[in-house]
Amino acid sequence: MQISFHKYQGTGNDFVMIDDRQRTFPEDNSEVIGFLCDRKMGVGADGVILIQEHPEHDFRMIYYNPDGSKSLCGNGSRCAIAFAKALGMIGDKTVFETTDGVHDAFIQGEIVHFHLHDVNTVEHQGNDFFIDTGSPHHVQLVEDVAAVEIVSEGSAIRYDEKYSPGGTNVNFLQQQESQISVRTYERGVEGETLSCGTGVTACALAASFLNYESPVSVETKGGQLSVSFEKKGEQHFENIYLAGPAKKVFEGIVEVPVQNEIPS
Ligand SMILES: N[C@@H](CCC[C@H](N)C(=O)O)C(=O)O
Repeated sequence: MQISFHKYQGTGNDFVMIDDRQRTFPEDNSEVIGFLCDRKMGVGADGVILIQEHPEHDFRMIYYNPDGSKSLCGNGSRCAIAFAKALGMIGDKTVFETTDGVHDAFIQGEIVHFHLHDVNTVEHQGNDFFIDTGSPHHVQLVEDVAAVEIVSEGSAIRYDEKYSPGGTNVNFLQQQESQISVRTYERGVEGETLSCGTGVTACALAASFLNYESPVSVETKGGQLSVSFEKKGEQHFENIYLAGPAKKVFEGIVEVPVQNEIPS
């Protein structure tokens, strides 16, 4: 089977994007998704995104982690918006549906602004927070984010009984003079990604408890993001926007081995 794809990245969080308006992609096939994400055998990416027609909105976006699971993806949404614009499906404003419902967004030059749903609950204990920004995120404050052993420390929290059975993404946040620095262990990838949009958003909301004001600038290994929000009361956030670049890298056609020949 041959699959045409476009490769996009948003601050280094990279995705295989599929124009699936003809509905030919083998949806929910975790072996094909895993193959496309494989950096040695396939194209290589942190996730796969399908763009489909939607009866009421501009488009539907389906995001898959490399293990085939689904969740909201902030950077993936920003890339999907840029891709939908390149396909001529939208202009500079859009309303589309993804894993957690309907979102709006707009594009200003190279920057895609993605509107996340309101957040009503923040769990906060000492240096640790838990915030669901459409995907679940544990946030831990650290002195030196560069020194964190992301895979061992992140997976210990990701698989903690507290978050069973679904698990959580895990973000490490270092406070700096005028911004925060974040590194993320992503569930479904089971490793560090260069940036995680919903994670960065959770960290910016957590930073509001440390006296950072909106918009919060966030440094990730893959580049700079900005998160704006209105804090209404102790735990309630509205008008949450994640903003940053989303870029096409290349496009191509990949030969996907037949089902029982996909390397595991
Ligand atoms: N990279 C994403 C988050 C993708 C989903 C996550 N791995 C999960 O399973 O919750 C982002 O930019 O938000």
